[in-house]
Amino acid sequence: RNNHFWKKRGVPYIKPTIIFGNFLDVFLWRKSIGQKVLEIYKGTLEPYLGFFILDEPILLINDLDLIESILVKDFNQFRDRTTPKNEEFDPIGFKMSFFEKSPMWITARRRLLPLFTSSKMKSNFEQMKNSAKRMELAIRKSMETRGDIEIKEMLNKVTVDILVNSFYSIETHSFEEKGSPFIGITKILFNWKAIWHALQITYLFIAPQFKRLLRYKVLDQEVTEFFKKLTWDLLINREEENVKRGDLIDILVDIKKSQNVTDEYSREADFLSSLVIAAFVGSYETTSTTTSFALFELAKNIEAQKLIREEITKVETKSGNITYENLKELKYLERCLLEVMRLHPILPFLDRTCNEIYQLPGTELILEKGQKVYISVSGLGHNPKYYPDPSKFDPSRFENKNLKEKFKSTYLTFGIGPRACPGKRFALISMKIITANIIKNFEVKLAKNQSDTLKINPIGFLAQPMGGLFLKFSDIQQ
Ligand code: HEM
Repeated sequence: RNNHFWKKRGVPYIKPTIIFGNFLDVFLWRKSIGQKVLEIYKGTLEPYLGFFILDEPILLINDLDLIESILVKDFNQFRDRTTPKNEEFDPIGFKMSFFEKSPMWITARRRLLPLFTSSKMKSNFEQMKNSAKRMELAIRKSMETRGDIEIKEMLNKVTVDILVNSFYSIETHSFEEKGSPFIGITKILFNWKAIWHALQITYLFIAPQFKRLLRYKVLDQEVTEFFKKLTWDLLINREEENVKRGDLIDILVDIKKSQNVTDEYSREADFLSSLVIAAFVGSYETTSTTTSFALFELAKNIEAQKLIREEITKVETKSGNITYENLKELKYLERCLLEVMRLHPILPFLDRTCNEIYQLPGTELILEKGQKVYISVSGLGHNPKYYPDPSKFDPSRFENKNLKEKFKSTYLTFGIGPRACPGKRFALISMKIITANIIKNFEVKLAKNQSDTLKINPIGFLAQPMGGLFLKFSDIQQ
């Protein structure tokens, strides 16, 4: 066993137990990966700390300068995440930029970037507003028949409508349409009731060495087949239409032409499908869950809702309505969202693998090739040294103009550096539009039986609420 790995190197570490190292609770689904990493972070003041997952030594990086070195300055030595690649069992899922390894990762990422330019955001704006409006109508309808509303389900629908329209130019009406295929797919994508799929997605991170034995896949077969067919159908239609819509399908048409992809079942065609899926998977759960966290926190802060409402009224009185240009004037709303994401980062830990021998700056410690490092996003966000009274919802923390300087690498909800989230702006705009429209129209409170602390699902790697989030809405006009 590797038990003495950290001791031999003079690195402070947590003593592992047999077999599972320090991660027994995660293997047994008693704690999520994020919760466990947070617990380890909270138990130390060291700039870095060793621990073990099974037999594998992992280094938790806590010092802000070291974090910055790994994620930004010395990124070239830490390009990849820790998950394995298992193309044999899932040729498309592992091509998505989140799971892809360098050098292919750069290609997968670059192809998505044109989706997030200002002009693209601007052209999506009105449809995003329309989708938010349809959610408002759905809430009104539900209010007639039901007292409390489960908000995550609604946010899934509005997020799907926004992203499918923005990325693929397909108009979906998930609130009105029964049996929408996209909503059907969301139910399988992160379906933790399918135990094998749940196990694979969690163990992919914590036991990459079992990739062949456990036949790791990121995507269920049904999801892959759905998106493969969708990609090819959209491509053929777009080529026949011969129009440009400035979306992901235009990007695919260009790649298809330049690489002469004619075979729907080729590796090149799989890459095109992986882009379509990456746009969906990257945005769907992250945005919908984070917005549900936002409504949950706002439901406990009636005063914050009032301030958001006042801000909206001010902008609407001045300009008639909310536009792409004046959205940035909703500063208090933005602070609320930043604060929610500090409290509840959807990806509560970051992970990287050292791809060549590396001396941790300012220390004697040499990391070998293949060494895995973790960073606790939620630990940093809850550290009272950086965020006094860290459990308090306090949007004023983000009043400072120079936020980057103030928070440095303590605010990692979207990551930092070349591998940070490319969809940050898209996510912020969607969340602002959805939240603004709800708070403008309704006062939101926690439902009677809704606990005021979030219970996080220990399965998977994203922070997902257990058992739904129930809110009570009342019309602001009445
Ligand atoms: C609230 C919403 C979102 C949050 C909090 C979020 C957060 C993150 C985080 C923490 C990472 C990893 C960063 C790192 O390792 O340094 C990431 C990666 C990624 N996100 Fe997001 N994300 C959100 C929405 C989106 C959206 C809307 C898209 C649009 C497609 C997206 C696409 C991606 C992709 C493709 C990656 C992989 C990037 C790479 O490895 O190069 N995300 N996101």
